[in-house]
This record gives sequence, C-alpha cells and structure tokens, in this order.
Amino acid sequence: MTEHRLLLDGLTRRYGSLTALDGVGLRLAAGARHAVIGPNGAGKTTLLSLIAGTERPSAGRVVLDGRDLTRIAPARRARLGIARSFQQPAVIGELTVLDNAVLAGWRHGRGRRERARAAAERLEAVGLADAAHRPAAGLSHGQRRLLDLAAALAGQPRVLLLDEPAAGLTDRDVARLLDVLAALPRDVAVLLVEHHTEVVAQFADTVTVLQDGTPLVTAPTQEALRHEAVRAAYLGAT
Ligand SMILES: Nc1ncnc2c1ncn2[C@@H]1O[C@H](COP(=O)(O)OP(=O)(O)OP(=O)(O)O)[C@@H](O)[C@H]1O
Repeated sequence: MTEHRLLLDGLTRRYGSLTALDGVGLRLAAGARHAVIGPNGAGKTTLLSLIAGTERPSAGRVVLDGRDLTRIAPARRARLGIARSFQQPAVIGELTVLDNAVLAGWRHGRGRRERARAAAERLEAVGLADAAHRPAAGLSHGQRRLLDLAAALAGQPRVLLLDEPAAGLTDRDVARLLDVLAALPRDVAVLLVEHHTEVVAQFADTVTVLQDGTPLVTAPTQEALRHEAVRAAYLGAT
C-alpha cells in the first residue's frame, strides 16, 4: 500500500517565457474530494492536462499509487486509472445516449453484453437512464456534461479529474450535478477544478487556491474559502 493515491511533486509548466504552473505539490488520498480554484489563467486546466498527460511538464512528477506516470502517454494513464471530464464534452449526436456510453467503455469492459450493462449502470448513476435510447443530439448542455461524467467513470478510475463541471449549467442542473457527485464511488480520488463556489463548498473536503501558477493555500474547504485572495477574486471583497 502507498500512502497517496495521487502525488504531484514540483509540477512546473512553462510556455516560452510564461510559467503557467510553478512547482505545484499536492497529495490526494484515496477518496479525496479536492478542489482547485483560482482566477482565470491561474493554471488550473494546465494542471489537469499535466496529470492526464496531454501536456508534458517542464519539471516535476505525477505519481499514481507510487508509480511515476510522468513519462507515460495519456491513453496508458487512462488505462492505469486517470479519468478526465471535459468542459466541452465530445458527444456523437447521431448515436443514442446509451451507445455513446457504451463507446466510452469500449476499452474497459469484457464482452459486448457486459459493456452494455456497465454503460446502462453508469447512465443510471448520472440520472440519464430515461434518455438512454434517445439520440444524444437532443441532450441539453447539462445532460451532455452528465454523459461526459458517465464516460469518465467507465474504467472505474482511481483518480477523476473534473474540469468545471458546473460551467454553463442551470441551477436545476447544478443541483443534479451535486447529487451525482455525492454518489461517486467513495474510493475514487477526485480533483475538481471549479469556479462555482457553491459546488466547491458542498463537494470538496479540501481546497487549493491557485494564483499565477502557484498554490497560495491548501486548507479545509471552509477555511480556504475564507482566504483573502478567494474573497477578493470571487466575492468582490478586498
Ligand atoms: N498551449 C499554451 N501555450 C501558451 N500559453 C498557454 C497555453 N496553455 C495555457 N497557457 C497559458 O498558461 C496560463 C494558465 O492557463 P490555464 O488555461 O491553465 O488557466 P486556468 O486557470 O485554467 O484558466 P481558466 O479559469 O480561464 O480556464 C495562462 O496564462 C494561459 O494563457
């Protein structure tokens, strides 16, 4: 057993003269509910991309359950248990919602039947079971986000990276999202990037505030949300 599900050590990403992330160190245990917040351009999406492997760090390491993933390609990281949801989910509109979910689990299930059963279960988990046989093109933005979340759960991930799942959602969709997030498998470590402070407050145990690529504070959620920089950025306080 290793102590940390996900360990980020000195993660740095430079784009020319710009340092988008500067020596970020984070530790997530199994079952962690960890949010990263910060103003636009703070480096939040870059952080997720470095963990998923779609971007390479200029320095630092990404370690999953004691295994160094830093030089491992994104597809292999996904197989090893790193899943990611996207701000703009890729949905094949001509296929049914269920077929989209089956497709997402293509690499993971054993037989065809097993894949279909697992996909239906994931749709149930995100509240889309009623829409299973409808074309995905008819889904609302909120439902697409939920389908994307169902897709991310396909491989029973060890780490789930959520990139602003509440962005563009109606209040009703946000409430639904919170229910779905609350029912995620307990063991998965979740790293949530989110601007919606209500979602962060309700979901996360721990919050890291990122500014200009540097973590300002990592603290229990309520404490972090009271931090001066957060109040200034989100609540208009000085
Ligand atoms: N491919 C790239 N080339 C050059 N600069 C980049 C690239 N990707 C990101 N950056 C820069 O790195 C910094 C961090 O960007 P990033 O998208 O990670 O921020 P963010 O916190 O996710 O912002 P937002 O909340 O707006 O999504 C920004 O200054 C951005 O312009």
